[in-house]
Amino acid sequence: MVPIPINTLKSITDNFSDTQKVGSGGYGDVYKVKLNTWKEIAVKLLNPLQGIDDQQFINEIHNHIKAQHPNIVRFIGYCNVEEKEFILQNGSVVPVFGKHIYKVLCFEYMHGGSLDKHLFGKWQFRDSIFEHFHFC
Ligand SMILES: Nc1ncnc2c1ncn2[C@@H]1O[C@H](COP(=O)(O)OP(=O)(O)OP(=O)(O)O)[C@@H](O)[C@H]1O
Repeated sequence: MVPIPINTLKSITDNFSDTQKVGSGGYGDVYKVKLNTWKEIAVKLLNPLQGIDDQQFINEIHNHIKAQHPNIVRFIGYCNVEEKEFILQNGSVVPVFGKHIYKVLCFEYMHGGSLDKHLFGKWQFRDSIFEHFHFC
């Protein structure tokens, strides 16, 4: 599987803009993108503060590639790059200490919200039934 260039991902997410953000999980933020080839995709940018190393990221990619099934959200691609940061100083561009790590996973976009919201709704319904019986 060929990695997706970071410039492509920055361009389609408008530089990971908040206006395209549709959710946040334990490992990072998810952005919704409309494409020509795929109708819509979900771009998951992992938070570097989670400290996911390259080996863990590669394992995650392998697991997604292996888990191809009609009932599992389709994995489309990934990106794993480190970019040095630059600033403008006295008219010249100079590198600064530090780098930006982009670990990104792309999936087909699923409508209908997350499964846990559906399950949570059902559990609330079940609990309310138990409450009802308790008071009868
Ligand atoms: N493929 C997708 N299609 C549509 N929305 C998605 C998709 N993937 C994630 N999302 C949205 O982004 C939110 C965060 O997803 P994410 O996978 O990052 O976190 P999670 O489901 O809590 O799992 P974890 O934190 O373990 O990674 C989801 O609740 C959902 O609203």
